[in-house]
Amino acid sequence: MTTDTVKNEPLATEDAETASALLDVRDLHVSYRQGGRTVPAVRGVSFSLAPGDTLGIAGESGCGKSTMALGLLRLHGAKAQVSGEVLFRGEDLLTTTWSRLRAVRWAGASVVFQGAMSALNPVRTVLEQIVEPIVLHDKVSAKEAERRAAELLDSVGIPSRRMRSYPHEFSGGQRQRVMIAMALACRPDLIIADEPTTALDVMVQAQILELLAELVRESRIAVIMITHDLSLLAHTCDRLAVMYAGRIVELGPSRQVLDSPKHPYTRALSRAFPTIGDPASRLAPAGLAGDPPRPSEVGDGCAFAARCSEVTEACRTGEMLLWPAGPGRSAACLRVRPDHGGTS
Ligand SMILES: Nc1ncnc2c1ncn2[C@@H]1O[C@H](COP(=O)(O)OP(=O)(O)OP(=O)(O)O)[C@@H](O)[C@H]1O
Repeated sequence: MTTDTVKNEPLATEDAETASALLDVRDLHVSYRQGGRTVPAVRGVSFSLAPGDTLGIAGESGCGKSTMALGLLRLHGAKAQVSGEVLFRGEDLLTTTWSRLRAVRWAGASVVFQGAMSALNPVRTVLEQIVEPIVLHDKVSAKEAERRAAELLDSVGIPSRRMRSYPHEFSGGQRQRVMIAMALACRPDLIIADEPTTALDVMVQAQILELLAELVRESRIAVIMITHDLSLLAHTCDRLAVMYAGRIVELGPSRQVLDSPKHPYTRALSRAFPTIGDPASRLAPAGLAGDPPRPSEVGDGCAFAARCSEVTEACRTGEMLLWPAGPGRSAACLRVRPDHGGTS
């Protein structure tokens, strides 16, 4: 387990922004209990989102992206422990009552999960599944809810004549579109999309992400979009956060993060996924040998040190913070630490 010397605190420059934030996540930790041990999967994540912001979260499998997303809305199972603060419009979702939390889910913040087939109910039509949250949260008549559901399905490219079909009657891409329509049903201020396009072919992935980006641009909904693929996020999100071993190791405007990464992990990850249209490169992460550490193996210093081509002795023990690395940017690498000389 990690020590307290390694921190992932919010940037000083973000403090002013957090006052007007829609979502302000402060020092979020999520641990799983496994066979009598506590294993930290998210280790002190902080960031904030203003209304209409789009933030992409990238990182390899197992770095804690989904755990963090679930933690934000307390959707993780009973085996997980969460601490920190998740201020949604100023209300801490980690300490608020379950009934308040139920009200916030769907209507305030909704989630598009990976794998629509398992998230949708197979024995109910898509219309029924979209109507339900609208009736429940917005207290409108079934007729009005149906009208809105039809409108939503239309906006995601599902014709209204197919509203009474069951999930298995749709393709994978169409089911993800239905999931997006469901997430939009109660007009939330925030959508958390966790790998919304996994298992779809590359062209359909790009279409779905573009659709989501378009819908949120029009409506000023904020989005947290999670995937292991940096290049997909760069097309759809204003800002990128790169996670490694349960922490954010780089944060900044998407284009800048991709064009001039400050953290060696971001550099390796962007080499691993150079283009949307190159499936071969997505299967073989060329710039990234070895595997990330398991949460139980993370110790002092930089968790990426063992795989880093630029590692120094100080990285193995040094205190790791998200240091400012240019306007709106930060990175948790000793090379960007102000007194290091800024070689990155
Ligand atoms: N229910 C659970 N119980 C115990 N450990 C878990 C559980 N869910 C996730 N973990 C562990 O927490 C760590 C983070 O997993 P998580 O699924 O959040 O990563 P991820 O970045 O979303 O990966 P992926 O891209 O594969 O979904 C992993 O080591 C994983 O094995």
